[in-house]
Amino acid sequence: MLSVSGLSALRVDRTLFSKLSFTLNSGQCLHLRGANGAGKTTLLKLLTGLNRPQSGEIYWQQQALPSLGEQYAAALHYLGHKDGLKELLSPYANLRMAAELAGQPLSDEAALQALAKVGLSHQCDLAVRSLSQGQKKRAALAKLLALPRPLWLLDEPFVALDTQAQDQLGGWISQQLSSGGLVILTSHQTLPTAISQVIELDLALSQGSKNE
Ligand SMILES: Nc1ncnc2c1ncn2[C@@H]1O[C@H](COP(=O)(O)OP(=O)(O)OP(=O)(O)O)[C@@H](O)[C@H]1O
Repeated sequence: MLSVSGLSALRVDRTLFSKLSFTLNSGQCLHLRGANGAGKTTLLKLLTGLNRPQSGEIYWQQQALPSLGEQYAAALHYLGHKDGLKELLSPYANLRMAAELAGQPLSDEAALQALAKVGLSHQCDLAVRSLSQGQKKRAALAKLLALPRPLWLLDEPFVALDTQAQDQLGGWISQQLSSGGLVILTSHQTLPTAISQVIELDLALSQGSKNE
């Protein structure tokens, strides 16, 4: 369970959101919505625990984030606008490196299976820099499939994916939820129908007040 209590984020000229509170239980997906600049990425980054909010608290399994440290980092995948891939390494090498850095065991077979699922069997040994945008996104998504973690934080995960891959991602998100995981994502588009248990949070409704 992830819960947020009284969370506020300020920028130089305005309050992005203030006193935001919500709880997300196992098997639920939170869809963050709002216009460009509303604060969706800002909120996702706060939820990674790497940035601190102006005020408010974030709890994972009822413990406040700062006290959890690495334990929380090991429980989540964050997929940002930048895919977090090493451009000179192959999708396969990126996956192995992610597993090693996390200290999470990953067999050759499991790595190749994940790359096959995302449709990169033929590109698994090419340098990421030579892949298309959609293929890079697929390479980043392979990490979610290869290294199971309860919490997925996904910033515009459908961008650059073709319609078939968008549907596949919908299926993987659905599986993550069915297995008791949680997903928080931003998207300007309607989510694939495979994803159920969706709660929508529109940041536009709580943003925009000028700092006096
Ligand atoms: N590091 C930063 N320093 C100053 N302002 C920032 C910083 N990061 C983001 N902002 C500002 O905060 C606001 C919210 O940005 P954010 O990226 O969270 O929006 P978003 O809702 O994800 O937008 P989009 O739909 O365009 O991706 C924007 O006005 C942006 O310029």
